[in-house]
Amino acid sequence: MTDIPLRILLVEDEEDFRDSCARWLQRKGHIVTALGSGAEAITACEGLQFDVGVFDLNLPGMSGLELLHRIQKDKVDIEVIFLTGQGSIESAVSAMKMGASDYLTKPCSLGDLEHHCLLAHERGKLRKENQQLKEVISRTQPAAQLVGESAAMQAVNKMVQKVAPTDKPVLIQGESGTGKEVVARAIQQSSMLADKPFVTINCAALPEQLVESELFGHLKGSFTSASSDKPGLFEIADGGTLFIDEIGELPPALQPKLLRVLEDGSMRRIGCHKERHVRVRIIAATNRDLQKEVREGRFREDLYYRINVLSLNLPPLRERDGDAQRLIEHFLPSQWHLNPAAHQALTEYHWPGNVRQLINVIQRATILADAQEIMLSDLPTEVINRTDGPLQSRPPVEAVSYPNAVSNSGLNNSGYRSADLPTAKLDDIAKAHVLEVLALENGNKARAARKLGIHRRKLYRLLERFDKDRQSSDSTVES
Ligand SMILES: Nc1ncnc2c1ncn2[C@@H]1O[C@H](COP(=O)(O)OP(=O)(O)OP(=O)(O)O)[C@@H](O)[C@H]1O
Repeated sequence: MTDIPLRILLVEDEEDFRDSCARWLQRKGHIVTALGSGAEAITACEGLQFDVGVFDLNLPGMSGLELLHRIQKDKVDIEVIFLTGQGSIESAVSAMKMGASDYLTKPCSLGDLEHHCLLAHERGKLRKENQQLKEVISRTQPAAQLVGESAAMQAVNKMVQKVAPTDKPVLIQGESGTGKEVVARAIQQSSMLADKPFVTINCAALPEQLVESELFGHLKGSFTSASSDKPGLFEIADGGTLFIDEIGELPPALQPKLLRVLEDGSMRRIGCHKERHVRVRIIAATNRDLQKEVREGRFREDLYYRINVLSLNLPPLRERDGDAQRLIEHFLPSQWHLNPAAHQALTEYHWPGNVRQLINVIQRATILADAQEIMLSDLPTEVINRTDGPLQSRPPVEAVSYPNAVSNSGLNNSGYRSADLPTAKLDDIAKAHVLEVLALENGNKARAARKLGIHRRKLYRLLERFDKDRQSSDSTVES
């Protein structure tokens, strides 16, 4: 007796064979509906649910293939096995191409028949799990929505549509926070690989020694902490797209390895001699001047030409006429208002940290503001100062202190009202400080990290976390 009783639909016009198959499968514990024609099978599928269908290929009237076609059209969820005579292997192969799970040549042993039913059921379960996982992944990966209708963004959108259909590498260049990852997702979502994996790695956010193992994987024991075999992101992205963020930070020792994958798809896991082959579309991004990196010997010239087959320059937000306004409308929660002075400050500001900074300024303001109305005083000092006078008059970053430095305006140097401090979470204050320093350094992460007294990689990780927190809070609000 089987532990897993299957619901089997057996369609066979040879009565003796049908009866002996049905009796055998029932004796094995399965629930069998045995019928003699396709028409009866279609009626049965309307009222009952089956796990596996066993169809004779040569049924009178409606053939087995026609039956498969009908149930596929009616979206019946069933795994189908065909029974075929010796001479009709070709039809069985066409049935497999149409989506049948398996075929058996008659005469077959009854043991084989049950074994194939169980296998088909397992395959069906895996297929469903695969579909569910894809669904989960596509729901957790935000759809790439590029807000902005400026001429600059229209040109970017046009370029996205042009480069998307090819399988060539794309290099996206632009300042930090301009939306390079969103553009990479937009390219992938408009490409033929839209339903294939989209895997990302930020070379700057990982310690150097980890970048290699993340990208190429490793074998157990190949270094101290390699406690098990691990596939790299190239293998995980196989058949899909790999987005390599901050490619300018790729350690020199890894650059030839990336070049090899780009040239012929070959790679090796750390500690493994076996060569593997992958087919992955690369989209890379950088906020560095890669040509300068090449000139100064930090980035291989041959790799630069390989990844720069198609390139796309993302303009800074200050060069996108009217987009700051659109982004503010997009990211300001519904029911919230901006008072005119705050609105003016936000639309006049030059956004050195680009869209990321704009989003964070709005988020920070909604934490600080009362009654769903953002006032000028809810904005960071640099945004306020932009409306008052030259940027150079902003206070030096070192003057930012927490928690009680209160100025005449009732704001401390960080722009928080002292009365708000008990309600502002420590994380939010830290986030506001990090973003403020980054903005004051015009988005230059190396300088901002130095000012903050943290390693540059730590800053990258913090910025990624801020983005993730925001995306998860956005999806919570939407759901
Ligand atoms: N045009 C846009 N429309 C909507 N959201 C955007 C747009 N551009 C950027 N964003 C959002 O701004 C944030 C920063 O974008 P993203 O991470 O793509 O920038 P980046 O250029 O890759 O930054 P970095 O160089 O620091 O990695 C993300 O939360 C992203 O969703």
